[in-house]
Amino acid sequence: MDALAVPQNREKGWYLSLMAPNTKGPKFAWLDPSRFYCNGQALSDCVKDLLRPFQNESIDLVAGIDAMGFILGSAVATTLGKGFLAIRKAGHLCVQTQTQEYTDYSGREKLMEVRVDVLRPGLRVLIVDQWIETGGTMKAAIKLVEKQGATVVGVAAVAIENSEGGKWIKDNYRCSHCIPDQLQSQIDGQYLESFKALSGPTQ
Ligand SMILES: O=P(O)(O)OC[C@H]1O[C@H](OP(=O)(O)OP(=O)(O)O)[C@H](O)[C@@H]1O
Ligand SMILES: Nc1ncnc2[nH]cnc12
Repeated sequence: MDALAVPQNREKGWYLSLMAPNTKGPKFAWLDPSRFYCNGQALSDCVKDLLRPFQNESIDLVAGIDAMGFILGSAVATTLGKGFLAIRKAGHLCVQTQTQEYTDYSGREKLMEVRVDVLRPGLRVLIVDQWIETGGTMKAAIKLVEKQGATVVGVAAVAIENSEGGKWIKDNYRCSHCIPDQLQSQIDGQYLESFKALSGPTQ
């Protein structure tokens, strides 16, 4: 499907079929959700889907995880009329930070960090990322926010896989994602039927 096309009937999660499969091998994530961010209607519908479970929640600040979580996170923040806090991969911020080690889907040990001059007890934070696979990245971000005394109101991502870590996050935090029930098994199996319809420039 043309990345910029908008169907007449926009069914729940319609834009997920715009996501492109990994064609580069095991060093990379199994798909690239960010293709649908190129479609303005898709991005806008995704942000609405992510915010729906939080309609009655008070949110002071949106935090997004480096790097692709910055895109959805800032779109969510702008839609809410709230500010955006960057949770960064370590080594970039030139101000005092708190760090957290973690391991993600690649199996590699990593470090993330957040500035220490914004979060405080009582602040209600929604954490946004592109995807939750093992949950290692999101758990580290949750720890960083909570270590500074702020409250994690919830967690939002395009998808939350039913890995051990993904399930732990769903069991312990209010979560939003964009995956219709009937698609979750494909997400957990890390293969989407919609990949078959993609051809040409995306392959
Ligand atoms: O649940 P996990 O197994 O921890 O994996 C999820 C993380 O991995 C991906 O980002 P990645 O580190 O690939 O970086 P990117 O955002 O720069 O693409 C994804 O957007 C999450 O941040
Ligand atoms: N951005 C991403 N897309 C797909 N699978 C992932 N696993 C971890 N990050 C991912």
